[in-house]
Amino acid sequence: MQNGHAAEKACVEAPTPPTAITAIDAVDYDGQLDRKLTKLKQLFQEFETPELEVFTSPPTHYRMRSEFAVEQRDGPLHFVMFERPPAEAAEAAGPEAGQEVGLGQEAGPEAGAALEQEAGLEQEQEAGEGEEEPERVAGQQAEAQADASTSAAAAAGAPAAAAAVAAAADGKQGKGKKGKKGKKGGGKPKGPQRVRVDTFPVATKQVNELMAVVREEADKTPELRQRLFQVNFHTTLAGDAMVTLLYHRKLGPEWQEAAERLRDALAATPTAAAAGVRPHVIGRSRKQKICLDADFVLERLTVDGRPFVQKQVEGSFSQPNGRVCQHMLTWAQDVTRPAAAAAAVAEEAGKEGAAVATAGGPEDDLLELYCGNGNFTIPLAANFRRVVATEVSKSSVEAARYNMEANGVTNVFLARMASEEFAVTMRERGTRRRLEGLEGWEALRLRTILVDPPRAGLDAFTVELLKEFDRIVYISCNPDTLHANLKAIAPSHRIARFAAFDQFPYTHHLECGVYLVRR
Ligand SMILES: C[S@@+](CC[C@H](N)C(=O)[O-])C[C@H]1O[C@@H](n2cnc3c(N)ncnc32)[C@H](O)[C@@H]1O
Repeated sequence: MQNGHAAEKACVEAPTPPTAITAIDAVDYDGQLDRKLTKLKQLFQEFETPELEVFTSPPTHYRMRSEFAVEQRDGPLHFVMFERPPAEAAEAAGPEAGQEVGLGQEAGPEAGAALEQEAGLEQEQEAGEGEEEPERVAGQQAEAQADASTSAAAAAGAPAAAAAVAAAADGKQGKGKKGKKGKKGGGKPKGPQRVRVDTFPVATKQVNELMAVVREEADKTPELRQRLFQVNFHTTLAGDAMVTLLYHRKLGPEWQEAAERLRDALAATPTAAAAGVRPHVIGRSRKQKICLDADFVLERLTVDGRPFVQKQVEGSFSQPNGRVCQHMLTWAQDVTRPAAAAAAVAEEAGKEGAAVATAGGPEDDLLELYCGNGNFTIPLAANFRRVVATEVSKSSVEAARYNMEANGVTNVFLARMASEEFAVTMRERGTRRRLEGLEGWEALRLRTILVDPPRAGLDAFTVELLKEFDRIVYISCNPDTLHANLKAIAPSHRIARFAAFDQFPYTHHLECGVYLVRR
């Protein structure tokens, strides 16, 4: 199933020695994926796994969103990224990583979130934040953390912020300053290097079109350029796009006028013009956010031939590789399809001593934890009688509600709740204010669970909850934490389907999907 297109030539002028971004032109897509798959199979060899299903990415222009620091001295403005020197990237990524290309700053599943965290500035309070129930303990902490990492409110930050993303790509909560400390220590890693990026083959063609216009317009418009330190681009397969400009100064009406003119120029770029959209422009500085019209884009995803609309909010989580995301959704929809569930159950029943999973299809309710903007919830809802979905980030929950309505999905109960809290409540068959309106536990037929946690994987409460389900769909962007969680689940459940989705080509990251049924 792997495709092997030659990677397109990157046009990157790097003031530093060749780094990961330039290496993409030499890289062989199939080779990098094969190495990751080999590692994955080795890691999971202790489990009895079926044949791995592999879903490839386009070899270039696959990433829907990208963030760049801005370098401006006396001459023209440039976009820059911060990259680990190849040797450091290799060290951080493990023994075989020298063969991998470490597109550190764009790579990690939560790269954008890490960048915002690293910005380390005050988070704007989301409205309604004070209405917490007193009994929420573990949940509250997780909720605060998730909002901190996904809220676009962490606007103003140090230009070194992007350095943290390289660390995040290696699964570390790195801070830019640590790199400096390392330098002083002598013999320690130099830390990420600054690389000028004029075009970025990792990002969509539309991001590249928008980058050129932002640079050109900012160069000739002091109002746009003054103290601009970062630009974030968010595009969609549908052609809708959003550009966020981050400043170290207060923004006023003059900025707004200049930004409107920038919008006109962005609307004239080929992809936006073909789609008939006027990209959204957002200006941010400390405690300030100016939206010219909206702070979201509307994506259109096709899942098993069916189109879905998806609101993706600035700064909130959305899957970075739109085409691979469509594969993930189609796969998840397939494994939870009533017939597929029934087949897996029947196969299991043929095994001596195996318990039969009893339900499926319209008799089955789905519990989904970490539902984000409803990415999986909406296409999967048709496979179930009812879906109970939870997510901790307020902006994602709001987007999920919008997405349910926009797609005519009416069988989902959605609660803003941390998974830890939901796990404890469900195991106790307890109640919470945020679960008001949910039919009683005894009326629900929750036999299938889908989880898509952040890189850290599942907490102990949630792992215990998973074991109560006949069928488990585990989507993971971190094979290591997936592996650790599966060790606890494998005694009671076997892996019926196993998939790898190459969301993050040329990095050591790999998205996985595992479908388990009770033994
Ligand atoms: C990898 S994303 C997946 C989101 C969604 N399933 C999708 O496909 O877009 C993980 C999600 O978990 C949420 N999250 C993080 N920690 C959480 C927690 N403790 N409880 C519930 N949700 C959490 C994040 O806000 C984020 O939306």
